[in-house]
Amino acid sequence: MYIGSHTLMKRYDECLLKHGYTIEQLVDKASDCLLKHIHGESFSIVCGPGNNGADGLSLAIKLYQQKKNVQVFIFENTNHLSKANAYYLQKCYDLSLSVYLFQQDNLEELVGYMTACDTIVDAIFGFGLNSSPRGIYQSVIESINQLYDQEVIAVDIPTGLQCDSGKPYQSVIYATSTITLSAMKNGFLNPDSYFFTGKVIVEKLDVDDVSEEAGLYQMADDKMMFPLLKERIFDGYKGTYGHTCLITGCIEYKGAALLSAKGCVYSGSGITTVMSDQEVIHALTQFCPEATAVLRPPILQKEDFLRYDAILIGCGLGQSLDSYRYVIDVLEKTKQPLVIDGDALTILSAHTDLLKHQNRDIILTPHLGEFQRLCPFDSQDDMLLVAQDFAKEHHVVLVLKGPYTIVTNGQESYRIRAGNKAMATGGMGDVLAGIITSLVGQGYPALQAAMLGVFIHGYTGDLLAKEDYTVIPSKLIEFIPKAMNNMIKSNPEVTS
Ligand SMILES: NC(=O)C1=CN([C@@H]2O[C@H](COP(=O)(O)OP(=O)(O)OC[C@H]3O[C@@H](n4cnc5c(N)ncnc54)[C@H](O)[C@@H]3O)[C@@H](O)[C@H]2O)[C@@H](O)CC1
Ligand SMILES: [K+]
Repeated sequence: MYIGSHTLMKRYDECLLKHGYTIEQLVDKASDCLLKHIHGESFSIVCGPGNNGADGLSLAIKLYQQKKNVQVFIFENTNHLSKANAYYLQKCYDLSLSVYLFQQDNLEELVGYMTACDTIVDAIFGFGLNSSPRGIYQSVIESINQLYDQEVIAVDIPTGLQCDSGKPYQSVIYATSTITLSAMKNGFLNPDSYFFTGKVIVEKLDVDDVSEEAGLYQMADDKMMFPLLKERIFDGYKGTYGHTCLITGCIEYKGAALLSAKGCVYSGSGITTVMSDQEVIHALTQFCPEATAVLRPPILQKEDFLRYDAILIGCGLGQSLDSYRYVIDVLEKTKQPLVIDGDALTILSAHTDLLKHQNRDIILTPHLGEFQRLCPFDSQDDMLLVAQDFAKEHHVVLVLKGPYTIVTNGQESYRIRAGNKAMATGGMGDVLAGIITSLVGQGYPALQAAMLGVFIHGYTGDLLAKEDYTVIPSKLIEFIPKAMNNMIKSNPEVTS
C-alpha cells in the first residue's frame, strides 16, 4: 500500500499529467473509483471549487445516468472553479441535472434538501485545503454534521481534516466512510483521524503506476518484512555473521552502550566489540558477557578499525570534546558502513559537510528532536518530503523514529508498520541502533538493514505489549531471538 502527503499527492497528479492524461480524464477515473462503493437511491453531492469538487460533479453525472435521484450543491461563482470543475459543472447543466447554488443568505434551506436523501457525498475539499475552511464552507460543514440519518461519504479526505497529520481544522466533516484515491493519506495513520474518516477505502485509479516516480511511501508490513529476514545457514560460524564495532558510552551514560551492545548480540551479530571507557567495559562484562571490548584510545586511527564489518557511533557517547573528535575521526578515517545515533547525531549537526564524499553506506537514526537539529524544519512542513529530500541530498539512509518510523534513502521510502506506545521509554533507541548495526554487519544492504532493524524492534515490542503496559528495553532485548524466530517460521518461503 502506498502512502502520500499533500505535496506528494500533488506530485503524483503532476506525474500523471506528464504521462499524458488530462485532468478531466483523471477526474473521470476518480469518479469510477467512487462509483464502486456508492449504494442507495438518492444523493446530495456537496461540491467545492477545486478538483475534489470536480470528482463529486463527475460522480453526480454517472449516478444520474444510472437513473438515481441526484442533487448537486455548489457555493461558488463559476469564475472561482478549477478547469475540471468548470468542465463537469457545464456537463451537469447540459444534462439538466439539479444544481443548486447556495449563498450565506439561503444556506438554511440546505439542511432541508439534504434531509430527503439517503447519502451525502462530501466533495468540498481534498488535499488542496491549506487551512481551516473559510467563509461559507464552515457553515456548510456544520449543516452536514447536523444530519444523523444519512450516510456521509467523503471523497478522498473528509473536508477539514489535515491530509498530513490527520488532525482536524476548526470545522471538519464527520464521515461514515472515506474513499481515498490513489494512496492512503499520511494523516490517516493517526488513529484519532478515524473519528472523522470512518471506514477508509483506498482505491487506485486505472492509470500508469507513477507511485515511485512521485516519491510516494510504501507501508512495510509483516508481508513485506518477514521474507527479508534470512535463515541462519547450516555451517555458519561467528565469522559468517559479521564483526561490529560500537563506539559508545562514557562514564555518565553507561546504560546506552550496554543496551546497544546487547541489542547487537541478541539480533545475531557474529562478534560485537564495544570500544569505550574502562567503566563501561567493566559494566559490560556483567550485563552482556558475549560482547568483547577494547579501551577507546584518545585519538582513533584507521588501523583500529580494519577488522570490523560495521561501525556504530553514538549511544551514550556524550557531547564532550573527546566525543566531538571521535565523531570527526570516524567520519574522516574509516571506510566501513556506519550507523550514527544519539549524541553523535547532535555532534554531526554542526558538521553535515562531513557527509559529503563518503563512499559508503551511512545510516542515521534520529528521533524528531535530533532530526530538527540536523535539518531545521518548520512544524507545518511536510515531513515525508523533508525526510526524503534530506536523505537524497546527503546520500544517507535516514531512520526517522516515531509512530510508523520513516525509513528512506531518498529514492525508496517506507513507513514501518510495527512498534507501539508502550515502547516509549529511555534506552529503546539504543537497542534499535544495536540491532541495525548487527544487521549491517551481517551483510544486509543499508536500506534493508534499517527497515528490518526497525521492524524487528517494533515487532518484538508488539508481541510484548500484548501482555505488558510498558515495554522495557532490557526485556525487549531478551525477546528479540524469539521474535526473529517467529518471523522466520511465519514466512511461507522458508516453511514450505
Ligand atoms: N490522483 C488523485 O488522487 C486525483 C485526485 N483528484 C482529486 O483532486 C483533489 C485535489 O484537488 P485540488 O488540488 O484542486 O484541491 P481541492 O479540491 O482539495 O481544493 C482546492 C480548492 O480549495 C480552495 N481552498 C484551499 N484552502 C481553502 C480554505 N482554507 N478555505 C476555502 N477554500 C480553500 C482553493 O482555492 C481551491 O479552489 C483530491 O483531493 C482528489 O479528490 C482527482 O480529481 C484527480 C486525481
Ligand atoms: K472531501
